[in-house]
Amino acid sequence: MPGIDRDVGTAAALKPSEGSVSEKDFEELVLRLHEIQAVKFGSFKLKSGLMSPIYIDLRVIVSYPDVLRRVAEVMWHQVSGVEFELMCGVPYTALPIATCMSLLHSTPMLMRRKEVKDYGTKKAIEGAFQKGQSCLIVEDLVTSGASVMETVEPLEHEGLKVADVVVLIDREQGGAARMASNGLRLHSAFTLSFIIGVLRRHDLVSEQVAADVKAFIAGNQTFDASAPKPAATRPKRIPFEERAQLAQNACGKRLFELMARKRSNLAVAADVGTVQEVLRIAEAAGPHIAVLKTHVDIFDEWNSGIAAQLRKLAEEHDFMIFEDRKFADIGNTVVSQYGGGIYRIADWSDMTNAHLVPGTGIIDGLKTVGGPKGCGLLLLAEMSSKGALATGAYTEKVAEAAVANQDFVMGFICQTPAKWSTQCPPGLIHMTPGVQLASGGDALGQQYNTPEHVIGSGGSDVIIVGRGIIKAQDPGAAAAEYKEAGWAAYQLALQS
Ligand SMILES: O=c1ccn([C@@H]2O[C@H](COP(=O)(O)O)[C@@H](O)[C@H]2O)c(=O)[nH]1
Repeated sequence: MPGIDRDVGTAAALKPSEGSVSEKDFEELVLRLHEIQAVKFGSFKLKSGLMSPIYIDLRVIVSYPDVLRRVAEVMWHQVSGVEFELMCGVPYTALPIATCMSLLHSTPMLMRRKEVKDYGTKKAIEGAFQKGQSCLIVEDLVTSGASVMETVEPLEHEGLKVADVVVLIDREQGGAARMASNGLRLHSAFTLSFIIGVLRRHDLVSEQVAADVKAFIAGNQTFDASAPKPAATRPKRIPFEERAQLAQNACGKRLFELMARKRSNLAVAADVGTVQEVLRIAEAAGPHIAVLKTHVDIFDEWNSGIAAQLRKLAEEHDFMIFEDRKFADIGNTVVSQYGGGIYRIADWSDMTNAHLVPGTGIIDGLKTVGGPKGCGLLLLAEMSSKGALATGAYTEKVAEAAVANQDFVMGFICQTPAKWSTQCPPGLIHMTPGVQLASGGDALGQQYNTPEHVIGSGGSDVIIVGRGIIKAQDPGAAAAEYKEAGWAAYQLALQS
């Protein structure tokens, strides 16, 4: 972007210094905003329930092209020294402003969807972009900064870099401080104080109203800089080697050791129809994975000879086998389902998983079979599919059950353990399905997050990838790519 390096922020917003926009233009725009009733005085109930002596409604500017254009120009002026490649407006009021800036200055724009579609591409961010590109956030009005953060998150989730936010009006109620605490610079064209100052000078507000607005700003701050940031309370991530020492379940310990040794936190979901295919996937992905996950009941045949072939590949390539059986019955029944039948799951898999819907008897039942064989159990704490019911209090109960049964429970199948598992012992492992290199979903409710998101802010340890690998032209190469992405995300999480 052209321009000079400016000292930006709310204070700088009062004194536009150079370029095609003058101080007079700023003042005139304030008067025009007042004229079209985008800025009103009285007694107004805000969304928060608070009564405010000032009301700002910038939605009206779409009806005044001269105002929209001037708004776009003063906001562009505020970021004249900032480097960015793309812009994204916060829905909805800022979208026409961002569009206008984009057109006036030939800068590409992105759009964030407020509601992600259930069909088609299911993208949260629309437009053409590449990971690593820098994106400026465009917003009309900042109070607490919460709406801005809702737009920053999906952009960062897509691998875009966000460092700057431009806003027409900063209400001076803590938005700038909140942005700063999230590493964002806020560039505002106007502060409320500036607007009040201009309107006072032109005798468009009384001294009393000006004083009321000032008192309102001072008394309604949304950001407490002294409050600890949630991230600061999050325990530091512990390396897999150390967690192996803390694991109380032998299988969990082996998996931590394997991941550290192989530098892989990737599990492949070998959801293929034939035994030949599963062996082919195990052979191709084997060098890159920590775990091969199966659904044995979707293979076209099964016997102990096939199980032995799979075990041989597991030894050769140093991976473990996870049968994703999702047991969900009473203790007595799961004993037979796990140890017997045609699949004899406990004979060849290192780990399996279960829902906690029937209560903890399911853990006791499975333990009688898997415990003596050195197997581990993963409890389903959350699911990746849309509308999944395993949330909130249920997830908390699953965490409690895992903590109480660490001799057999090695960890969880989950989505965002950062939200509920930070107090769980570090010897428990978190494995997350619903992972692809780009976020999205399928037609039947599956939802995908990226390895960076799952391991980074999600707080998980292992990515489970199915179609991203098995449907690739070269599953071996795809597994190598996911291995790199998963491990890089883990390394980054250790440093943060
Ligand atoms: O919440 C869950 C639990 C398990 N899965 C299983 O993971 C894989 C995902 O496959 P993709 O092809 O990567 O979608 C599959 O075996 C599921 O049964 C899950 O997706 N979500």
